[in-house]
Amino acid sequence: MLACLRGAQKRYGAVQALAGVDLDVRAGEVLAVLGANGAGKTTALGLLTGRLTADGGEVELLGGDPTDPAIRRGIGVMLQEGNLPDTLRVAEHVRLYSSYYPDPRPLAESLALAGLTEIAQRPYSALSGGQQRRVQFALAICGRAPLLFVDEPTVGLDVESRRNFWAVLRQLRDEGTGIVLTTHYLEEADALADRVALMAAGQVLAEDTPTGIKSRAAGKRLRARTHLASELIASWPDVRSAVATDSGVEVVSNHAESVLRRWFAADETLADLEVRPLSLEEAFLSLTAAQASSVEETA
Ligand SMILES: Nc1ncnc2c1ncn2[C@@H]1O[C@H](COP(=O)(O)OP(=O)(O)OP(=O)(O)O)[C@@H](O)[C@H]1O
Repeated sequence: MLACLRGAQKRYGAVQALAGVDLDVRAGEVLAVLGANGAGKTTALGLLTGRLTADGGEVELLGGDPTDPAIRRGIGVMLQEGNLPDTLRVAEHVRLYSSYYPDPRPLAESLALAGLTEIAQRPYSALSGGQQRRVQFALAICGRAPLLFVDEPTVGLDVESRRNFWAVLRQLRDEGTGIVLTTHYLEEADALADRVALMAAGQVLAEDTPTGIKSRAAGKRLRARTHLASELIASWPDVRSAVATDSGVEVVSNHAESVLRRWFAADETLADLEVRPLSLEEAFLSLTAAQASSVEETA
């Protein structure tokens, strides 16, 4: 194991950002930490990378303490915002960062992996937002660290850059690098991750393969015109949510057949029925909502 959190807690004033989080990071594996804004992803990464200290629980990085600078030399980090001097050129930034590491990649290789070869001589200030993200990625990988942390790496990248970025992460993973990735994008977690940790409200709600996460959230969306109130339908067994819309009541359920039988029996005027599978995104949202409310109930 390359790094772990055990029962990690972190509070900012009144906000419990992490309420007892367990995470394992392994070599040759991409762990995607997935969750909505404020779920605690960046805070979890902050503890693992030694930028923040835990209020409780344990944090281990490469067999040691993540606040130890010698230990931190073994990791590469791409944060959401990199504050880099504007005046240095791309290649100068990468060369400078490489010099902090004992066994860095050749400069040309780091630039190529990040897609920066063509713009290596440009000053950082003259780059687009997406190009600046790529420089930050180059800085994270230039040290050939066995463990890489990337925080929402593809926000602001166009489709092609995003695909290239995924390909490079897969290559690094296949070379044995452990990678921790935070993302809002289920598609990204699906494309890259060996394991997904689904976070909400400072807790890990589920940890599984992407396929496992999707099958836990399996469900259908039903929509029909009905004279029944959405609140009534929401109270039925097997109904995850029921919402009134312009085109009828929309119901999410993982036992669509039993809900339909009850709905037909309760409302003989039921019309314009539509049944379709949840999209990945809907499945994710539905799983997060269902588990968050059960966490609240037991809290
Ligand atoms: N420096 C801080 N001071 C006060 N509250 C903070 C601070 N940093 C984070 N928080 C709060 O802690 C909680 C978790 O934040 P965190 O940034 O870890 O979430 P996240 O999952 O990374 O969100 P996002 O997807 O928006 O980046 C949030 O409620 C946030 O408002």
